[in-house]
Amino acid sequence: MPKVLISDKMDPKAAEIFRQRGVEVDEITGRTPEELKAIIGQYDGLAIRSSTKVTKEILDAATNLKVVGRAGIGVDNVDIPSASAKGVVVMNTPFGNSITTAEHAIALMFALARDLPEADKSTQAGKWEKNRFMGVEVTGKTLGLIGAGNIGSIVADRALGLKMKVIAYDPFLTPERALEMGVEKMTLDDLLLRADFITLHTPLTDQTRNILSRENLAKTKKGVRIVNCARGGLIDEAALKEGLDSGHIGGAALDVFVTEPAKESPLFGTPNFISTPHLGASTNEAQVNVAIQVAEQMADFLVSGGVTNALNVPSLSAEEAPRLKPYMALAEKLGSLIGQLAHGEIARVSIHSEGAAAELNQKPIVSAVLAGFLRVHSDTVNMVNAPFLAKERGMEVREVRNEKEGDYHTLLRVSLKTDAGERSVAGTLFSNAQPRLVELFGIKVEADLLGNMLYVVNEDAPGFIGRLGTSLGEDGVNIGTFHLGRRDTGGEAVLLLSVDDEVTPELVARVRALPGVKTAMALKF
Ligand SMILES: NC(=O)c1ccc[n+]([C@@H]2O[C@H](COP(=O)([O-])OP(=O)(O)OC[C@H]3O[C@@H](n4cnc5c(N)ncnc54)[C@H](O)[C@@H]3O)[C@@H](O)[C@H]2O)c1
Ligand SMILES: O=C(O)[C@H](O)COP(=O)(O)O
Repeated sequence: MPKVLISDKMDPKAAEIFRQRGVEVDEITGRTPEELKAIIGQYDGLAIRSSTKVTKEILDAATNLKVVGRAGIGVDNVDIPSASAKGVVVMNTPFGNSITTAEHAIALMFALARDLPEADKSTQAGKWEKNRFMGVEVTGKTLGLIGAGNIGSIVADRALGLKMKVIAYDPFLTPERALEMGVEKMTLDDLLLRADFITLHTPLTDQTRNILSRENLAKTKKGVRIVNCARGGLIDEAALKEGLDSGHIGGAALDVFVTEPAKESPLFGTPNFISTPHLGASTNEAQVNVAIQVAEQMADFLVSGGVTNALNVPSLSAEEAPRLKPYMALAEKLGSLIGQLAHGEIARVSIHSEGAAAELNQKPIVSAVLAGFLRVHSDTVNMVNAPFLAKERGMEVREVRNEKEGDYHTLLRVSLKTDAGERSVAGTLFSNAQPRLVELFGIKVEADLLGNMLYVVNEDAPGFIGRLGTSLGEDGVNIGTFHLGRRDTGGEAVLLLSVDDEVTPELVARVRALPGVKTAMALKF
């Protein structure tokens, strides 16, 4: 039974779903990295929010870990490259808390417009300072969105309902989408110049870090009010403080900070500054949504291999998984076969799908070919890290589909281009389930790629098979299956034998020494 650790506070629905789906679950929150390192080795899955930092050290200690599930959106607390390198799937729940976070941004915008926290403090202190608090209307004002994805677009929708004008800076926002959203797309400089309110809704990346830098803050309209419910690090906090002190910035509301938990900050106590402790996603509704979603996704993956909302591996629905499974097995075997037989500098791997195979989601098939191919040289390769490793090694990966059936109703062909030329192997599924090799380097040969095998290329001549059989018999080798193919009469022939025990280098050397043998190799599947 797979075992999952929930290491951050999560709605009880998550644990309930894991148990219903046959996944054992422990909830151990608030642990130090050292404490987490000590226990993580027992778990197949780790369910987190933003508090647990999934670092390389944690991943190194997580010897059984297969999946990290983030109940929420931001995954900047997960070292995704290290997870990918270790073959751990990282998934999030991209929509469950979007409305809630957008509402928090709007709430903070209103809080800034009417100085609500100060007015509340003053009133509860018995001061009744009616003349001190003079706010601004949002109606007719310009809201500048930096980032117009899920949350940004919900904020835009709500702001338009409040009769604001919405302008947006997002390099990935198409003009059609901007039109559909009812926002005006523009450059960052133009947005800074025009916005009365600015709200940030981008992830923290190398491009967005300090997007509101000292220089950019200086370009804003005097009196601008700024909201950040996205990620700390998008705003230069020291420059923001100076802008608030000088009065150039009319107000700022931060839900997120460069360092969290933000127990102290030069911004605390600054007039017109409001803060909340990373509460963007904290509503009952959002927490139930993300807890259910993360548990369903992780259980799907651990129980049936379905992949949803993964950031480092192609998606594969729980319904698709059973149909794709035999193809992935075939793809892995073909990748492994060509990998074991390869020699020379590898330039390109091509994966051709024909007939029924071409109608399927190709990404998992490609990943399986690469995993089979690269596993020849490393035990730690799997479907998750194989595409990254292939890229790292400068391998070109090509994907070709042809929905027309050829000799077989479904076929996968894997071709490998090296400095020695290009060669391919092809396979099909018998009864839509059993992987079978049908072609090896242009020679038709039908074989089950299973266990220990011996590959022999020889001159097609009478008596050879008998000689080989006798020699193997003398060595005490028991043949399981025997598959034969030849290019043309009297030309090159190929033999693939499955044998009961491991094919030793000594045995390979003895086979190579037989008259007529051009090459012999041990293969393993
Ligand atoms: N405060 C919270 O509790 C809370 C809750 C949920 C999400 N978040 C954070 O909010 C952010 C946005 O979430 P989302 O779901 O809308 O993400 P999203 O991926 O749907 O949208 C992000 C948008 O940012 C845009 N973008 C990327 N680089 C950009 C750049 N250099 N300049 C301008 N735009 C850029 C993208 O094109 C995309 O449209 C994330 O960082 C997420 O972690 C915070
Ligand atoms: O990215 C997110 O989903 C938010 O930052 C929410 O974080 P939390 O789950 O820690 O509240």
